[in-house]
Amino acid sequence: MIELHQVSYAYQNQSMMFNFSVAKGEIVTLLGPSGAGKSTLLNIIAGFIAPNHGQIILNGKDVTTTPPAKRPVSILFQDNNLFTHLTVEQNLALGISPGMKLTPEQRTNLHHIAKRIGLIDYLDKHPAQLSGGQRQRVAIGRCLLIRRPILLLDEPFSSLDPKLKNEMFCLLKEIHAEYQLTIVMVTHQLDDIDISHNRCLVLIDGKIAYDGDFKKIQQYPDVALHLGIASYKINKRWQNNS
Ligand SMILES: Nc1ncnc2c1ncn2[C@@H]1O[C@H](COP(=O)(O)OP(=O)(O)OP(=O)(O)O)[C@@H](O)[C@H]1O
Repeated sequence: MIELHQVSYAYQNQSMMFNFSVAKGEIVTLLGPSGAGKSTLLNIIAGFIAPNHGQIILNGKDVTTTPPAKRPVSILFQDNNLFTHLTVEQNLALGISPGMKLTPEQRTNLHHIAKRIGLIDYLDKHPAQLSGGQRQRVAIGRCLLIRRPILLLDEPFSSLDPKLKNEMFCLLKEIHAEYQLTIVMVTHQLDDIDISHNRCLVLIDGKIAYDGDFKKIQQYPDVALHLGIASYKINKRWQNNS
């Protein structure tokens, strides 16, 4: 579970305030115009940015001053997730041990996850030998090996083609169900919002302007306008699942 109580942070040109919670096992989509503060918010939750005020509670524990490595959080970015000079196996191993020295049990676990993400036959390859989707799979695999219950995704699939993206979403859904992860995902692409988990937070100018069902955003014209979806049509996929 994620709780932010009156958490504030200010850059020179932008002040931000966050006050919300995400239940254990929930998936929340974070939307908002460029510069609204989405990445800053993820970095505050992960511990890479220390807030000026407020309290951050993760899984019932106050982590406001806890360093990133000790928080129950892993974070996946759009790119730059992998070390290019290391093999897939070594990149995965980093999720378990910074020195990549694994016990037999850890190695078994790594192989289990490699199978789970469909890359067991690619362990000796380097990132340059993989497709974009395969690289993101390795990055997801590493997050799973870190075994932290909160997963933050900062536009993780925006550089992938529609087919790969769909594949990654399926994998993410399976992993979410299997590991009961709490997930916060930043996206600019509205089709990324999954209907079965359609709570979204909309950030505008560093504040949460909307917290609720994506399908109802259009009842809030100011918010819809900021997202550029004032005349957006809820598509079939969503209607079928409503
Ligand atoms: N290191 C920094 N120093 C100063 N200002 C910053 C810094 N990082 C971000 N900002 C400013 O803070 C605001 C929020 O930035 P942030 O990257 O969190 O927005 P975002 O919603 O993730 O944007 P995008 O969708 O473009 O990635 C912006 O106005 C940005 O210019």
